[in-house]
Amino acid sequence: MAKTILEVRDVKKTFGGITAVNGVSFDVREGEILGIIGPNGCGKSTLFNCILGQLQPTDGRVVLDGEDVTGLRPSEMNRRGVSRTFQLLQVFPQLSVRENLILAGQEHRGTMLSRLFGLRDVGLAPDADRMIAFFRLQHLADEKAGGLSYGQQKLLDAAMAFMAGPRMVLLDEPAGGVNLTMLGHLEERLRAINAEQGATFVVIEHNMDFVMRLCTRVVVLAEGRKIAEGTPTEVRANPAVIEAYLGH
Ligand SMILES: Nc1ncnc2c1ncn2[C@@H]1O[C@H](COP(=O)(O)OP(=O)(O)OP(=O)(O)O)[C@@H](O)[C@H]1O
Repeated sequence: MAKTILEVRDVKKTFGGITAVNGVSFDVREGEILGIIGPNGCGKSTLFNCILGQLQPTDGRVVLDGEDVTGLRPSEMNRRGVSRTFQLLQVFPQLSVRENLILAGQEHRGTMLSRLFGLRDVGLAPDADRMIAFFRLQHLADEKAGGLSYGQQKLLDAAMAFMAGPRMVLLDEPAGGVNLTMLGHLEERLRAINAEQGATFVVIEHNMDFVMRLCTRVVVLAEGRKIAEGTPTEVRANPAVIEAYLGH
């Protein structure tokens, strides 16, 4: 069995009286594409935020390569090779596709210089061009991101998360609002980056077909708890999963 990269142990997050994540545990293994699904409001985004340091878990631990990284800041997680996308696009509409990628590369390096002095190439243009070629965005490289279709912006957003050559990327609803053609393209590119570079993904997604096709393993949450875990086929047939979805 592949090596475990990330261990999420009994993670809990409360907001006042609301328990958004209630003691969730799972492992992420090297090279896998793990899906996290569940009905609206079941705690998926909160869980990502607790893993990547946007939020401090109320309880529990996050362990990366055997090291306790619970509550480390996002920039520290980036430095350790863990990156993410957000549900809402993070692209800068006034910057070109290439400039957005360069800026993302600077952010991943955690250079305060980029924040103080704005966009500098700092040798990242070749990396940006490699990413542009990989995601087949060459014809759009010098276009302002704001002029791209929503699907193209989602693709750029995903490409930005890969600028640091991370070992693990957490994708928050990559397929949301993307049309079928772009979705096929995104899926094919994610598969390729997983196969060619051994990148590990954790994907939160509402589009069940997309998850079932792309993911090798799926964790199902409902009301802040893990209710199932297994291959797409196992999860689809699990009565607790069917109940959680039909009950909403
Ligand atoms: N900052 C916050 N303050 C208070 N409650 C919050 C906060 N963030 C999330 N919640 C609550 O925690 C629960 C889980 O929310 P979360 O966004 O993690 O779910 P989700 O599964 O990602 O939802 P969706 O599928 O709609 O994106 C919800 O009841 C939500 O209202």
